[in-house]
Amino acid sequence: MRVGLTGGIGSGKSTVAALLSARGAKVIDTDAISRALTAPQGAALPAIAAAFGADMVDEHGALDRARMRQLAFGQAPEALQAKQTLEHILHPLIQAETARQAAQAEPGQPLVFDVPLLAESAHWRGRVDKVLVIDCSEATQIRRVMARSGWPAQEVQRVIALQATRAERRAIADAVILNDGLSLAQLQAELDALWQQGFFGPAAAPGV
Ligand SMILES: CC(C)(COP(=O)(O)OP(=O)(O)OC[C@H]1O[C@@H](n2cnc3c(N)ncnc32)[C@H](O)[C@@H]1O)[C@@H](O)C(=O)NCCC(=O)NCCS
Ligand SMILES: Nc1ncnc2c1ncn2[C@@H]1O[C@H](COP(=O)(O)OP(=O)(O)OP(=O)(O)O)[C@@H](O)[C@H]1O
Repeated sequence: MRVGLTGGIGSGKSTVAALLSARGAKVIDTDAISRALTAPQGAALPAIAAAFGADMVDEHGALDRARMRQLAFGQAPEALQAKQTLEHILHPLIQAETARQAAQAEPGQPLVFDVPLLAESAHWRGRVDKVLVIDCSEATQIRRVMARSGWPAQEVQRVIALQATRAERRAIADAVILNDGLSLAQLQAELDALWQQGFFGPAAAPGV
């Protein structure tokens, strides 16, 4: 079973992914792959330097993420073009590495693809059997990302505006978890229920 896990920025996808990994799923994290591709000497760096200039590469040979965020998620007229250029470089590389990691799953192991832009991408929707959406209010998204990453509220709001809407995500969902005001134990309980229903594949035998 191939499950796509998605949600807006700060919705709690990575938190859910970690709980599913602990449960035994093979989780493939496209944000982590993207970060590896843009880490020092990452495979995407030559194309990024060619497209955006050497200034976009920091002194360690990695993508200058804060600078790229200001450009691609910013308000300048060239922002949309920059975001598209970056995506055209990264998305094929992310897709190839995702396929490589998926091939390493154990037979019968539930596969979970953590993809922030699943609702935006026909490519990804065509590669999963089911979609689990992690949903929460925009106020919660903003509060979480400010606390986790130290971004100003306006930056989080701009990313939210660039992403699919909550309604668009819910429209492609086979299951939705409303991760608003849930304790981690309650979130875990919601996932346990889905797991037992066989959402991620045949449910575990009793007692396992
Ligand atoms: C712009 C970049 C450098 C900013 O890096 P930074 O470390 O500050 O943020 P991070 O990568 O942790 O992203 C934070 C969140 O932003 C959102 N986000 C990332 N990329 C995009 C995008 N292309 N469109 C809309 N939202 C995005 C996601 O919710 C993500 O979880 C980085 O996000 C990036 O390289 N994005 C392009 C790659 C991409 O599309 N990744 C999505 C996974 S398929
Ligand atoms: N139910 C919850 N209770 C408490 N904290 C939570 C809960 N869900 C998520 N968080 C916290 O909110 C922050 C955002 O969650 P997480 O990183 O999982 O979101 P994400 O959807 O992966 O975000 P992004 O798209 O930015 O990568 C994290 O600091 C996480 O610990």
